[in-house]
Amino acid sequence: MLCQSNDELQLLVNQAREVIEDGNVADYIPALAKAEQNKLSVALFYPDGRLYSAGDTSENFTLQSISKVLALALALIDHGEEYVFQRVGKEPTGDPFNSIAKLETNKPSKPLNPMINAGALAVTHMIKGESVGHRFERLLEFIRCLSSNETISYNEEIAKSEYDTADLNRALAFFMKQHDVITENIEGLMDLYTKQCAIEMNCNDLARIGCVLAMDGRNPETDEQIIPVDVARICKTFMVTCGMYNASGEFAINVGIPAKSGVAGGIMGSIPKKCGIGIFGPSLDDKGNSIAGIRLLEMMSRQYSLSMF
Ligand SMILES: NC(=O)CC[C@H](N)C(=O)O
Repeated sequence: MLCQSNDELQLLVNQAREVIEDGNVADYIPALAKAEQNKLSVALFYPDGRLYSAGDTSENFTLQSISKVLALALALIDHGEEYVFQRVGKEPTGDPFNSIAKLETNKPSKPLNPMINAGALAVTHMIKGESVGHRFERLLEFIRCLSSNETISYNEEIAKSEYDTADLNRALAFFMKQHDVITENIEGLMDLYTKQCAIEMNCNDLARIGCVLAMDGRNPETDEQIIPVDVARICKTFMVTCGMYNASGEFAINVGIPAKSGVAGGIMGSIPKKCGIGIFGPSLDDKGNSIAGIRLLEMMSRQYSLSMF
């Protein structure tokens, strides 16, 4: 049986807190280094509208790489599968999320999947709109709709901090421009991408988005089909194969659910037909995943038999 109370989750949060000290907050984006390492929160949202949560649930955090799944959904809605996958691949890399190595060795040059930075930049490039500002507004509106929260916005300080320091991402983008994967002005793309990564919410909002994906793209409360079924399926499949960076295989064995993490410490889980999960814990392991968040999901997976495998 799935979790039925906040108290059950609180017990798991207390246990998972024990590993927080074994990780560190991300500091390659300077503004992320200010995060409080000890924070930990979890929320579960069911299609019938029940929400269970525990820990620091009102704490906001930036989506970072979790936004890659949502940008992919929008790009697929904008262009369809064929167009998108001519420009970005479908295979896991086994490399760190910001690696440049396979961009050069893969022929013809295209990023291996949309969950690594190179692939995410190529996907963000595909979001339609008349200007960078309009494209960002469209993405923000999409995410507000998915989370049923009109107040969702982005953290300007974190966006700027990443924009000012994102030279590795710039390098990936310029490499792809040389190979015609990206055709726009790179500074505009960096502006859009860093704002996308800085979209901010709490674990309750994230659990709601996870639930929409779990329900094949349908908002269970309004019955609105926000994401086409096939697009939701593609997103969840990437979450399984590439969602936890180069720890995705281990995570599939130990937890066994579609999930996507970000370096601010968020993890979005999506248990097909059952519920969405939102987690925030900024202390990260050496692969860039929330260390206590992963521990929490391992415990939840055992206790509630969540693995789909
Ligand atoms: N792994 C992540 O969350 C990376 C996202 C971050 N904004 C970056 O591009 O480096």
